[in-house]
Amino acid sequence: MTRVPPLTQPATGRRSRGGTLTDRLVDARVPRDLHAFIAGLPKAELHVHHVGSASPRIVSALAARHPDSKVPTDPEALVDYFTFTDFAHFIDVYLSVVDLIRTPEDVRLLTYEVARDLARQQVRYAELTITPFSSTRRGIEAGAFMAAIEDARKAAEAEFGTVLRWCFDIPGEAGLEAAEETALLATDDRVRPEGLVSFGLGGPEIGVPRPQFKPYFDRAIAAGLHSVPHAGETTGPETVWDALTHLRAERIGHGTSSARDPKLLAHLAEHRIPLEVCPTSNIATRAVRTIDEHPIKEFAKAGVVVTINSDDPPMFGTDLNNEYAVAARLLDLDERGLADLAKNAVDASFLDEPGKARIAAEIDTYTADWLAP
Ligand SMILES: Nc1ncnc2c1ncn2[C@@H]1O[C@H](CCC(=O)c2cccc(C(=O)O)c2)[C@@H](O)[C@H]1O
Ligand SMILES: [Zn+2]
Repeated sequence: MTRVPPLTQPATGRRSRGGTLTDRLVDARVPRDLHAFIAGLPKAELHVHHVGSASPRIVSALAARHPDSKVPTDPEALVDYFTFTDFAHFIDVYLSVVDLIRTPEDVRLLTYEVARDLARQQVRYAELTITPFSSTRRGIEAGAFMAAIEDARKAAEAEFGTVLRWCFDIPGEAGLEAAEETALLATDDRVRPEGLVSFGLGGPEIGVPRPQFKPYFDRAIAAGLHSVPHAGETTGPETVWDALTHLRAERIGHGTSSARDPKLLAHLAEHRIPLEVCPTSNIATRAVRTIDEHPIKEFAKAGVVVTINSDDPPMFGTDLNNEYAVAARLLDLDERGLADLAKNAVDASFLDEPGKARIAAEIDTYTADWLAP
């Protein structure tokens, strides 16, 4: 088994041309003590991609295993490699990292190491979005794939105390063949993994209408899975409406363009449909021009339930803690406001009620201790 050394540097602040990647994405005008509060705050992460969570040390380990890949092995070179001109470029680079995952052992290593990185940030619970189609079409046998993620999930919970659950997503651009395969893997009792809780849809939205995926979401929902498609990340609010109407979305991945439709905001608020907001991702993929123009404030003002997430953290030079710091600045939050934001994610998660209550109580105790004179 390839060993991956424990992380010695934070995921942020790596040097590149024109400053660090983080400098370019986020101006960190958040007081140090708030950063320290966030670092220790127990959290839930609801929108983070499996392959997109591969840190430079994990990518380097995988690239060293597969030297024919075009992905750089040097973590420094990865900073430039992970600088995107637009969403299509991001997906190209993303798929080159997908190409590094070739064996069940690669899958296990990635999953286990991602859990280690989450635990380091005091993430108690994470729903990891996995695209099984990308692995099965590259020749990994479905049963071996499921065994690898489940083995890593159990080891991570035992060793790091972080509970993992899965969201299987359709890579929409790969078409209905991908939808069929993903629905099958998510609903067939012979392969469906124990940790699976939800069904999603990712990839580019332009030219990939949501309604065509309705039959696959219907099957997944009938099998007891929750519906959590990406929508309104790279297209307008009509895609969010489509996700609500046709895919019966219970949460929306990103939903960034919802801010352009007051009726949609009112609907999301009234029905308490949370948005999985990933601020730095939206800048890195150029869905939003600058962090100060991010619509998170409009969401909060309209009463929409907002959760904070990291999407593909190393690819965007961020991590969940940094996303909370960005949110603190954009929403002008203090410790209590940040604790409420963390509790939004716990509430909006698909964890069972006792599990939710446990993390919420931990957040309250941590916050009370921090603020005690
Ligand atoms: N911000 C994001 N917004 C949306 N999605 C995101 C984001 N971040 C990561 N993803 C992931 O990208 C995948 C895309 C994979 C894809 O398009 C594709 C197309 C054709 C063939 C294949 C293949 O594997 O052969 C794959 C999605 O399924 C999703 O899990
Ligand atoms: Zn995403």
